[in-house]
Amino acid sequence: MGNFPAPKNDLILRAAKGEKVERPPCWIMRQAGRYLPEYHEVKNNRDFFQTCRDAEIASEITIQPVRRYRGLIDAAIIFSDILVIPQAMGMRVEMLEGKGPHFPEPLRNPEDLQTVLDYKVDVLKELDWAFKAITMTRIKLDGEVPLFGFCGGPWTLMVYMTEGGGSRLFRFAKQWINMYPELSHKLLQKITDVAVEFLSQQVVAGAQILQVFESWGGELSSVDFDEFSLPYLRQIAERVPKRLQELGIMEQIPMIVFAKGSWYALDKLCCSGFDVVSLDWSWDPREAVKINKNRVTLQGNLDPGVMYGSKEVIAKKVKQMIEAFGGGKSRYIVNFGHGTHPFMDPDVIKFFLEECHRIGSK
Ligand SMILES: Cc1c2[nH]c(c1CCC(=O)O)Cc1[nH]c(c(CCC(=O)O)c1C)Cc1[nH]c(c(CCC(=O)O)c1C)Cc1[nH]c(c(CCC(=O)O)c1C)C2
Repeated sequence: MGNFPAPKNDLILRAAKGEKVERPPCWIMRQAGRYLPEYHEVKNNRDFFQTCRDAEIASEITIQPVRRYRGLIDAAIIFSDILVIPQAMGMRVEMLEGKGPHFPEPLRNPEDLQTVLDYKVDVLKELDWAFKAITMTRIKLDGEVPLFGFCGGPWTLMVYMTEGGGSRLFRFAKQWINMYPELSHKLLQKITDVAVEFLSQQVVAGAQILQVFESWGGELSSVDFDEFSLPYLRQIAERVPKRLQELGIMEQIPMIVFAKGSWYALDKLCCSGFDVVSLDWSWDPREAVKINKNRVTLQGNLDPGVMYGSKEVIAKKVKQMIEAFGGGKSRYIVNFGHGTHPFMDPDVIKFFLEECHRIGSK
């Protein structure tokens, strides 16, 4: 890792490693983006992926929430998307305004898949813009808060690559794992190999903590999660630290896994090699704490929809959440159970963060 400014706030790194902290660190999934007026101003009708690929703009958007919520937010997450891995694997991905991601040529049969399997991925070259954006952001942050790198979970990326976009029925992804399980494993393995290299190189570029978003985990049955998601998540947790050592990085980089909806897998995720397990809002934190048995740090899990409520209700639910996670001084990171919505009021989010600080510091 280059010569970056010394960290002024390492709360989240300490909490992720299981150290006792003064108060729980706070950040929010999708904290940069569409609910912020300053995001729209900077993005200004530019194509989404063009925005990600411009280091100057991506770093500006990454820092926007840190600036707006100065002293209230304890991490930045690089402005990018999970779908940059399929792009690096040679697939075309567009972001349709107001609609979301679209793959003009999704993987629908074994011949389509073979093209992707045969494609030689040069992570450093294909994602060179992402590393530049991370380095620039890390310098601009000047040590104020740690910077997250991230990627999508292999199963979640396979869903987008086979469905061609967001989905409700997951018809094609389910067809792949049930009609061609062996070929599905080949694809998942290839995605995993790219993900390991991508995450490791993000750390070389300046990322200080990593999160893997297995956002469609809950679409799999428990049996299929064990076969098509968990082994690849485990590989990522196991292989990234080894790859980092090869790359000359000896310090421990905390890793978080967020498998949305995969409630049945919590016990297994707590011993999958990740330092932190992020919970969606369906969890009663007390149950999760019991299952965890202090093996990992837990992150989460307020229903983002609470942001549409009154201040009284938000304050009450923040208090309930932090108490249920054991008070927040150990093995806990505040977050939502999923990302912000474009309709949210930034001032209400500020109030949420202030309450987290007030209750968490007690
Ligand atoms: C971590 C991250 C993501 N996207 C973005 C970020 C960086 C910004 C941040 O978190 O602050 C920006 C990010 N990515 C996108 C946007 C909106 C773009 C715009 O219209 O301006 C932003 C700000 C576009 C996008 N990208 C994606 C969607 C979802 C579509 C669907 O439901 O299938 C959408 C709408 C895929 C995606 N992308 C991501 C996930 C995992 C997290 C989650 O479950 O929400 C997923 C599933 C991850």
